[in-house]
Amino acid sequence: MKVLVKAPAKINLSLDVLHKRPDGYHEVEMVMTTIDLADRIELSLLEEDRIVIHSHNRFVPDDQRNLAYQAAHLLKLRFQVKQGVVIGIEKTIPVAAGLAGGSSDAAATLRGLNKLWKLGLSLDELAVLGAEIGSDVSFCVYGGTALATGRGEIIEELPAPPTCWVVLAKPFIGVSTAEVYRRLNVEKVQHPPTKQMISAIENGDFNGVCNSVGNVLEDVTLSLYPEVAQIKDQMKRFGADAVLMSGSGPTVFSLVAHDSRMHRIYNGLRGFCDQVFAVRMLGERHTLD
Ligand SMILES: C[C@@](CO)(OP(=O)(O)O)[C@H](O)COP(=O)(O)OP(=O)(O)OC[C@H]1O[C@@H](n2ccc(N)nc2=O)[C@H](O)[C@@H]1O
Ligand SMILES: Nc1ncnc2c1ncn2[C@@H]1O[C@H](COP(=O)(O)OP(=O)(O)O)[C@@H](O)[C@H]1O
Repeated sequence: MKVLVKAPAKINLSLDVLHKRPDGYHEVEMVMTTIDLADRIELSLLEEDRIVIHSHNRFVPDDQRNLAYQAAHLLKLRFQVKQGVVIGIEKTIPVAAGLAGGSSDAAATLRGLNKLWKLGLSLDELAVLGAEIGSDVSFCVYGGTALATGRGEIIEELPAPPTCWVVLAKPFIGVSTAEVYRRLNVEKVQHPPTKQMISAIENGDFNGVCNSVGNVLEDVTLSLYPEVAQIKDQMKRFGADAVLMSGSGPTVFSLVAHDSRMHRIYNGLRGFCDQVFAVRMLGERHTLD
């Protein structure tokens, strides 16, 4: 038996850090949404009690370091599953890019194995398990649009943002999330207007969304990698309505209302960047079918 699951990337429309916690993590306030750029996860039942990872991407580990492996391992331990699984990962989301590719693969594996191994868990239960794997996994279990607080694992659903294009450009570098958080000076951050972002989304106000984007991790990554600032400048020059780095970077995204400007930005950035995508936001949450 086989189960196919889509694992979409996320962008952070806003990302604020409130303080560093005693456990070493940072208390965050993030507005996140899933986009139509996805890995495909194929889960095949294995009678042997093993977890096998297949991926053709050389940046994706094929052992217990893989977040999808960790998702399967966690379910096996917690629910005494004796069957095994082959996890095929067809990677489209750039790795270490601020788009939560690994977290989304883990979340999709949780949703898919819930079906394959007939565990009968709810999305809420899967999201709680996801938090044990990584801070972004709970959001990825639900998908859609949400305010994420705590270290990222407390999820409040929001409506879909107003329709627009999301043009993403990733420079030829990968960024370590841990290093970016480590270098952040929490005392000096310029907090983005999170409440204003939420109201704009609730009111379907595209200009309001564009005026409320902000990411306190941006300056840290920009100071390490000046090419990220160059991409931001180019996107602005080509007429983006809003431009922001996603997560810890280095991927930069722009929000664009008009098709012609989307084409201009997409074509202008191609050749200059490692990868460029023009996609839509998904808006809706995942369902368990
Ligand atoms: C920055 C964000 C924004 O969505 O995304 P990415 O850039 O990774 O996509 C997330 O906060 C990343 O979440 P995730 O990548 O799941 O983080 P984890 O694996 O839990 O943690 C990696 C490391 O980041 C730091 N970390 C993470 C989350 C948090 N709230 N505070 C932290 O200080 C910790 O040093 C931790 O060891
Ligand atoms: N399934 C996976 N896909 C991508 N990366 C993975 C996966 N499992 C583990 N990793 C590791 O997680 C790290 C962060 O990857 P990723 O989730 O793509 O980035 P980000 O945290 O920036 O969103 C990578 O360096 C990679 O080695």
